[in-house]
Amino acid sequence: MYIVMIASECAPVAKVGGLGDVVFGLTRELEIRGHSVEIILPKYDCMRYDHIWGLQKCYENLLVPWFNYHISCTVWFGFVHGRKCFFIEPHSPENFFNRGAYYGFPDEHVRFAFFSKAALEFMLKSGKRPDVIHTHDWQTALVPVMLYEIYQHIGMWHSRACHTIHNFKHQGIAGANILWLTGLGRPEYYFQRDRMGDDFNHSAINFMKGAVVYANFVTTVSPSHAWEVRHSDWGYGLGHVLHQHQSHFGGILNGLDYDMWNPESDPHIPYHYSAGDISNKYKTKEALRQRMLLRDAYKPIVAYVGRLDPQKGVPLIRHAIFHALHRNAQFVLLGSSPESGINADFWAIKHHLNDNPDCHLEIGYNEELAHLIYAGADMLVVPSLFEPCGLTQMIALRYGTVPIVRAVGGLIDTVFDWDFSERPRQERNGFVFHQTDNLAIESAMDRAIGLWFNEPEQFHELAINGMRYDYSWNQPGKDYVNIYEYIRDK
Ligand SMILES: Nc1ncnc2c1ncn2[C@@H]1O[C@H](COP(=O)(O)OP(=O)(O)O[C@H]2O[C@H](CO)[C@@H](O)[C@H](O)[C@H]2O)[C@@H](O)[C@H]1O
Repeated sequence: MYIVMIASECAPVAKVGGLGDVVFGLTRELEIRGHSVEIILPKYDCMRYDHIWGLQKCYENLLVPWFNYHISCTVWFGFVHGRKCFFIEPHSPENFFNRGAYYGFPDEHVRFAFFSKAALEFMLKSGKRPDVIHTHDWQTALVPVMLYEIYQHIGMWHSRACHTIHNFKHQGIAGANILWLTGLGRPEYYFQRDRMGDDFNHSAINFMKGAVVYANFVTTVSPSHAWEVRHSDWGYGLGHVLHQHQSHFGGILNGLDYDMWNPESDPHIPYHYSAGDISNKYKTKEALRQRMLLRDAYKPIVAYVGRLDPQKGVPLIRHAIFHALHRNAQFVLLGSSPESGINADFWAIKHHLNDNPDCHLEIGYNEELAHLIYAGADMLVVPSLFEPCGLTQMIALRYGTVPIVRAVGGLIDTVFDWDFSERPRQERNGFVFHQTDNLAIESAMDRAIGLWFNEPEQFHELAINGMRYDYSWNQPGKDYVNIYEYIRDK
């Protein structure tokens, strides 16, 4: 099968969070299964160009219709760790992707509506006719809409659309100007509630709703979250339309790229280990201590890695730092937030704990350091308010680091409590808490830290149980291929 992924991120070349990991990992798995896959991305100025091989122009002067004129684009091609990637570079005064950051601009909807349109135009003009176009999140949610309303009629009649929602909170709510810019036009048609009309703001269109209505299949990234978004507030208002389209909606648990995240060969960690012999993990812990300027002491290291977004349970992350120190553990954090208030808060905590030899907060984004933390820490906290899938707990499991998670979304599907799970003991792999208050995370942390100090052999067994799980792309890869085959044959 021939598949084209269109996305705003792809690890490691353009990664902000888990979306980038999924686009890369799924593509790689599909290729291993013998499918032909290409990825289309914006050509951001701030990408990690050191991860692209053989970057060269492959299409010049691609004229993308935009309002009543055209924007000329250059399309580049290069390999990202073996994946075939096309990068779209528009030449216009707005400088859509030359702004030093991936996201966070006032014209975000215009930027990504343009990218979606340009990706379709590129496929049309370069003769690409994929069996399936797979798009991700609100940034590329207009692709299925434009495929069926415009491009199907001018040559792309056989391509089918699959759309994956990684985060329902950001849906792409915009005004009628987007319709005029993209050539969709006809606001009275698109504003209808059974098309893209937003259910709460009647003078807006909703990109993500458009994808739910137009795509041939829609997925989110875990079975539990697929249930939550239809039956609770976590659908952020899309529950109704998901109910209407539930025959082509489902949850597929993300996989993890087991080559990129592999304690047996990870180039970013100094010592390698496996479930069969985990002893080098403790040397890695020493290396992490040196890197983070922590003292050498008989204590567990509790870690947090991730975006400091309200979704992630920021007050609980903050509380976990102080509670770990209170319980005689060490704490390391790697994260950053696009919200300056949250960043400032963590900078203040960092200064406050500056002289504490048991704590280090690294505020920023650092792919290489993330690997060292996952490998060197003993436990990882993931106290999310909502979590469509969550990759950090799966990475932790892979590295023998015990996750302490809140019972929500994909975290429920991947972490099984050491004390309370109904699974057999050898399948229990972490600690789970339910509520969002401090006492809830405290009790789970106390159980984890207590086990580390009092029953080290059991803690070791728990870590090994986690390493034995298979959260690779193997099963999800099969699931996506089944979906592609199902929609292709329709
Ligand atoms: N400061 C930093 N430095 C280095 N690395 C950092 C970092 N901050 C985050 N990362 C990395 O980014 C990834 C984050 O994964 P998450 O599952 O938490 O995704 P996120 O919430 O971004 O995405 C959404 O999409 C993903 C994919 O579908 C879902 O799993 C998730 O639930 C949903 O919210 C991990 O690989 C992590 O190591």
